[in-house]
Amino acid sequence: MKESYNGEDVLIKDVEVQGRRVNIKVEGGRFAAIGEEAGGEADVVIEGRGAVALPGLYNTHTHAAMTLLRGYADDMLLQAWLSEKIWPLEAHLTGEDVYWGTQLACLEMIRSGTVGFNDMYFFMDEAARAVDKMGMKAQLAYGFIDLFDEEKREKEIKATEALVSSIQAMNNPGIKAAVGPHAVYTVSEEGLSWCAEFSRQQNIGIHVHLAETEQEVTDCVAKTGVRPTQVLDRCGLLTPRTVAAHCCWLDSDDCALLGDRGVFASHNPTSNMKLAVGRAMPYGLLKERGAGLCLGTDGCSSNNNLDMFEEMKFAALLQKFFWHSPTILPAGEALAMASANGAEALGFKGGRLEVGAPADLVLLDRRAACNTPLYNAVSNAVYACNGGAVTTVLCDGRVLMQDGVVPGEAEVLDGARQAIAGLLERHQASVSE
Ligand SMILES: CSC[C@H]1O[C@@H](n2cnc3c(O)ncnc32)[C@H](O)[C@@H]1O
Ligand SMILES: [Zn+2]
Repeated sequence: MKESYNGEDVLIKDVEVQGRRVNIKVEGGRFAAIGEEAGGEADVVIEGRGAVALPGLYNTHTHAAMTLLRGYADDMLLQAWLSEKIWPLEAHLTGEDVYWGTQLACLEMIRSGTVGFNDMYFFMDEAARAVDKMGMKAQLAYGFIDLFDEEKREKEIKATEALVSSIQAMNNPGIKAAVGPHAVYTVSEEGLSWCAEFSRQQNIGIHVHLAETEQEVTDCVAKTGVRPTQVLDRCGLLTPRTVAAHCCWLDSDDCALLGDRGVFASHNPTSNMKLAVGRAMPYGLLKERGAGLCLGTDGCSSNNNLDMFEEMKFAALLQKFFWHSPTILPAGEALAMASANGAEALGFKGGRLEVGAPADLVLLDRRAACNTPLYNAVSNAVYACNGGAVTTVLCDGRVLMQDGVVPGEAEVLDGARQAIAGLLERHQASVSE
């Protein structure tokens, strides 16, 4: 399999698409034909042998390089988890760590059928270098945290401007810049407003944590007199370019406001359950009010993987359980959240198995137990299979994995392991000083 991509044409033979055994032809990175008649010359021919074809998935909320912190701190409440464990270790991260941690995240996402993701972290120029190498699509934001301090705010502004310039200079249409105001409890309203205005001037996305815990809401009301959603709105951060992660503790007025502003709410069920935030995102109300609905894993330290098949299942089950409704968030809607909706949330066109669309494609093993029987491929994808059933992945027509092989996998794993060792060593040295 080629490690670089020059727009090769691809023919995938004998795959199952919506109950039909067809061929899929990819030309110029887009689906040119899907059907029995699809064929002709191709640079790459993939024998599907009856594989199940699905659209490529989009993870709309993660902190990719937190792969390096997987399993470092579990079984804690959010604030203690962040302040006592996560932030002290993150203080020792280097750009090289984020380069390898993001590559590890890309490897894990490719292996489980994700072709694009929304990232908010540190050293994001290094994250961009990793995404470019791995061939995925991403919206990348520097995590803006000013802790209500004016001097730190100026540094955060410069870091955000520098990242946006460096990503725009890459000229890779698959890698977009965004602003990443962390949350209302870590960013001043001056900082939030600056992020909103800069994103408007640059016409780039906004990636923000919203209403993750009840404490976030009660503390915000006590401090400002209004709820987090209203703080974000009065700072100009609620727009159709905005992805708001979590959205658990929203009331009906909050949901109406998100719908009116065209915001995408990113549901992160596994992280929400693992951190025991105590309430499921009000999926039904947000859908009724017209908000965009997409799916994310959060970071590997509060999940602890990046498997969007697991995320679809947990989303469908958590919504049914919490809102006492066996019909809420059916399998088809969960798949849409994880594919086409996610692509739209990040300003990409893909995530659709349609002629003319960018060729974001996932093949699942037809012979896997989770696909036996195959009454309904979408039901199996959401309720039975996980990322382990994925065999082949195309992103904008580029083959990122074929028959379970990802080029350069061993190098990525070795680099990440070395980064982890160095990070722990630096943290340990600081603790024992
Ligand atoms: C400023 S970069 C992102 C920042 O967010 C931290 N983080 C990871 N998971 C969560 C979460 O669920 N809620 C809030 N913040 C989170 C991450 O560790 C980085 O410090
Ligand atoms: Zn997060």
